[in-house]
Amino acid sequence: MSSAIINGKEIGQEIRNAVAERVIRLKERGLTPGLAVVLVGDNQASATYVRNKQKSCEAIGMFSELIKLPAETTQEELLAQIQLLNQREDIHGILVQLPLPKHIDEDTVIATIAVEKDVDGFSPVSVGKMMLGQDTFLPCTPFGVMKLLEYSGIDIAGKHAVIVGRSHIVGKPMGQLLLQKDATVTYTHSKTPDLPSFTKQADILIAAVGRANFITKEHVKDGAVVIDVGINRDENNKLCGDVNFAEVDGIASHITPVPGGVGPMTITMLLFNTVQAAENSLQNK
Ligand SMILES: Nc1nc(=O)c2c([nH]1)NC[C@@H]1CN(c3ccc(C(=O)N[C@@H](CCC(=O)O)C(=O)O)cc3)C=[N+]21
Repeated sequence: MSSAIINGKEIGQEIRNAVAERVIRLKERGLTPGLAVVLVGDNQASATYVRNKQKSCEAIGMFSELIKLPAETTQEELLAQIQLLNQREDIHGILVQLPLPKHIDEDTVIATIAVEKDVDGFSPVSVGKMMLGQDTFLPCTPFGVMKLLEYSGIDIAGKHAVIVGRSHIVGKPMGQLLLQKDATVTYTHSKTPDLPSFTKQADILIAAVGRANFITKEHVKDGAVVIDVGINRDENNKLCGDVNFAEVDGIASHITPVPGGVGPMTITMLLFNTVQAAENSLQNK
């Protein structure tokens, strides 16, 4: 029997509809939620993502502004730009598209974003609050995965979640959010010996390694829920995940496709965080 497909496009659309309702209510009160996306340089993939983010904002009635800066922009110029956005009343969320050119220090840039506008949830204060279980913006990709599990009716408490990958923006926060829902969490990574011996124990397997088709049938236990966070290109330049879908299909109870799984949820949760930031700005007045 084939695995149940967790449809991120569909679940994402349901959440976007609810966000669109909140946008309408804010507009009735004279406030249009605004997202600023800062793009430095001309990375092709980044340009595509940024276009998708802008289209998604417009589709639900939010304002979005693209701040496109040349690759030679200095760190000081970028920081000055962010400080301007921190001040602006029409901008409620700020996203600085990563990666940044090599001569710019990402940590410094992210730490400059006002925490109340940090809709990516990447700043040290946001990360610290998340670790402490305090109210804050959650990073969009792991937040989106939590919504996929919730909408698919998958219980987390008591389950063994195994994370493959320990990046600051996916692996690490993913484990933390699952832990908060009472999963037993194991982190694995490139230095883990005998990876399948760990992943085979997973009730919930999160693949966030960034290597095309890396997770094969020997990594997956019968009936596991498999979440594929990867977005890669295979040898034919076709979009594919970290999971070899054809092999794992039928072993997993549930699986996310690529495209159409986690990717659309990342943008959905960005919209969700931005409307929340706009609502918060009214509270704080
Ligand atoms: N500060 C920052 N925040 C980010 O959230 C951020 C970033 N930088 N840099 C780049 C990555 C990548 N990312 C994606 C979001 C949606 C899809 C997405 O919607 N993917 C579609 C397919 C898109 C296609 O066809 O190419 C899918 O999986 O179905 C993909 C990738 C956000 N990122």
